[in-house]
Amino acid sequence: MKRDCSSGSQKRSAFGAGRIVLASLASHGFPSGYQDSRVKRFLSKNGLVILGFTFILSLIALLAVGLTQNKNTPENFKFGIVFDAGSSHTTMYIYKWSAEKVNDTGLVYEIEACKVKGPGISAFASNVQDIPVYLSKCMGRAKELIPKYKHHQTPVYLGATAGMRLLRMENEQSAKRILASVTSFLNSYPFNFRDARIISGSEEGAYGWITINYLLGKLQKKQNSEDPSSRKNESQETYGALDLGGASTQITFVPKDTNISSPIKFMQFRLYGWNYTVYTYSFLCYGQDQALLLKLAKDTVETPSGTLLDPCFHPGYERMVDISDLFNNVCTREYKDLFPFDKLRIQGTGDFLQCQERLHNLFPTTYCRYTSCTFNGVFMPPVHGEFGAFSAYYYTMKFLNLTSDKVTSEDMVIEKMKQYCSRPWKEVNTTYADVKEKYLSEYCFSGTYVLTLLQVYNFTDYWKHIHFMHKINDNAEAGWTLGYMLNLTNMIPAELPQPKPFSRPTYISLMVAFSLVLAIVFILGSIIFHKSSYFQK
Ligand SMILES: Nc1nc2c(ncn2[C@@H]2O[C@H](COP(=O)(O)OP(=O)(O)O)[C@@H](O)[C@H]2O)c(=O)[nH]1
Ligand SMILES: [Ca+2]
Repeated sequence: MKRDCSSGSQKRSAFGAGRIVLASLASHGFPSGYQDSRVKRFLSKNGLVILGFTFILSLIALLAVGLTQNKNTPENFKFGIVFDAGSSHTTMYIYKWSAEKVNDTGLVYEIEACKVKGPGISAFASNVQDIPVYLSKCMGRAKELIPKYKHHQTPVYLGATAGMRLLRMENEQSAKRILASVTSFLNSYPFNFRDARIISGSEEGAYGWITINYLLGKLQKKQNSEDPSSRKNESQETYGALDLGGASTQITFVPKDTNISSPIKFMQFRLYGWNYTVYTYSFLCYGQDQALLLKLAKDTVETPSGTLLDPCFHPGYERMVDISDLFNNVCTREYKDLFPFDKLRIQGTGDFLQCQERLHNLFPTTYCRYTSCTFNGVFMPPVHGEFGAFSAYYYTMKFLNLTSDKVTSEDMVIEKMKQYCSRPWKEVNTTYADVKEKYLSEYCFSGTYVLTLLQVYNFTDYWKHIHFMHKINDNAEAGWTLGYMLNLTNMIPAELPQPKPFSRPTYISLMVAFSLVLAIVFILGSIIFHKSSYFQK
């Protein structure tokens, strides 16, 4: 396209250049002379309108694209199923999360906790054929709650804890048969079955620690890189985890001094860009059910009579126990002896202090080869920070009305236990007629057990740092299952995900503002252009 360079200065403004284009369009595309001035007038008046019109149109198109592209598509959800196969029970948990947030700090929600009717899976050693019926009700529930088109991508895990650890020690083949039956049954569903296995005590402790800190928001904290010293303080913010089951109990926490020489390898985690050095220990046979058997076995050996006056049960309470059940157990086998009776009659006397004395015998603390120990000579650094206590810790202390943070000292717990244990069984049984007898008859024992266990962990002057918890933030239960799933589905990134430059609302308002600025600049430009060509004539 030839440029008209017969007149005018060398230096031209942008508008001047624009004018050149228009003029040359006139001089080439149209008849010269008379038409020349009319065409100019037509162009300068209508050309402007056409340009402005197309510009506004493209602006609307831009906004329309921006908005539709960012309009809220229905969130895409994902699901996960985890079975907690405990020594006394099995519970199926269903978790749900938004797929967009999978790697971010977005939360995973517990949408179902289906209690399987019956005992723990280790009780099916001689009737594995009954496992499908045992698990089918909760699996049916999962099929109902999870949309059909999501079934194939929903992972299913079963983790078995101390009950199956004890069975495996006793009869490995039985444990394998049970897991094989569970695997083939769960595999028959349209979900994405991943694994059914016995998790270790360390895993159980570590995943419980991850669960409560994830739900308490202690892991997804914002990185405060300006003040590296704050990193140290912040990382101490995590809660320790205290889990009391029926056959084992776990304690997990970040010690104050992680350089302490330790015979037990600390666990190292890198979560959301932070390093954690975590102590965890699982005491097999020190879950509350096994601890009761341990106590009864020791008592029977010490006073080999068919009747046991037991201060850990209410006055007037009676229970018959088969000697074979009492000693046919991995945890009590060491006390096995021959007795001139095959049944033990327990008669409650309801004396907390005597009960506490009996229970302290379960925790030898006389020898320790390390800088610091808990019982049985097990190394444990001094407890540090706040602690969440869940599962049987919670069930017991909740019933005894001792979970409030107003219960700030051990003495308050002792006073309550003295009074509660001394209540006659008849009165207790009538007052709490709706409570399962198995649980109700043992609250004096389990309350005293919780107190004694926390004493041997050296919580005596530290009671106010223990927080008994069940559901956290009204979302998910405290326990190992959520942490287990988060880990296996890689939902806790090692590094803190980079924050998006803009949130969606900021992004859209920036788009609109930018387009408006463009429009104003264009309109102003055209007015100036229009004025200058006007003055030219
Ligand atoms: N009081 C009470 N105890 C419960 C309840 N549910 C479970 N438990 C007890 O809590 C403990 C749970 O242990 P479990 O997880 O099965 O055993 P683990 O394999 O050693 O972790 C057992 O002693 C159960 O009897 C409840 O609703 N109330
Ligand atoms: Ca458990």
